[in-house]
Amino acid sequence: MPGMKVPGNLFLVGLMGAGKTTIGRSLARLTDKEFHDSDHEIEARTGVRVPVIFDIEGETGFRQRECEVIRDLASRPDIVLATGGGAVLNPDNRKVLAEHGLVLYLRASVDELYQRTRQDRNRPLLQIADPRARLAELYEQRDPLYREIADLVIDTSRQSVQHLAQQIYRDLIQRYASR
Ligand SMILES: Nc1ncnc2c1ncn2[C@@H]1O[C@H](COP(=O)(O)OP(=O)(O)O)[C@@H](O)[C@H]1O
Ligand SMILES: O=C(O)C1=C[C@@H](OP(=O)(O)O)[C@@H](O)[C@H](O)C1
Ligand SMILES: [Mg+2]
Repeated sequence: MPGMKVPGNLFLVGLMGAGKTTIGRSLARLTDKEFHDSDHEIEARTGVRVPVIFDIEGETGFRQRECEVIRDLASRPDIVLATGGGAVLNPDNRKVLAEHGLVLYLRASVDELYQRTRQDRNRPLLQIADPRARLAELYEQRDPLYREIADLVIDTSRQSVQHLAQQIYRDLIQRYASR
């Protein structure tokens, strides 16, 4: 459908390793929207990486910064926002996201999330003896919260980032073309 534009904001939620950051960037290109990532914005504002914030201010300090950043970014008109996996823990964040755009939940199995995050040292919550068990706990706790605000649930299992971004783009175009 040439000339079609997906209106409004697209918010990506899901666990660490779901693909929010990478798929978000591709989706922004496809939809011709500005891309933002709440973790990148927190890093830009503080001048340090996420693990340093966890070290100095704890998870509580990080969550406060995350809440401010999400409120600021979600109020923009035409963006793709990749949120951090824990953003949905805060009810205010859930409300802001649900009210200011279309929420896409990228879902994957605990095993896939583990495989996709195991080499990365930038996720402080997984720098522990048994990250897979932690991911399983977080899945139990958060899957209902992602679903609570999701307009679309996208299964990312066994599909490439490029394929997923294009599939989501086509679904969104369909969704708006048929209204
Ligand atoms: N569908 C996928 N298939 C294979 N690898 C993926 C997929 N989605 C993401 N990845 C990889 O997993 C890692 C984590 O992705 P990322 O976008 O940072 O996730 P998130 O922002 O949700 O934590 C990256 O190396 C990314 O390339
Ligand atoms: O799930 C979480 O609580 C977190 C997810 C991370 O983002 P990604 O989901 O992009 O990895 C980052 O915000 C921080 O390490 C905490
Ligand atoms: Mg990310």
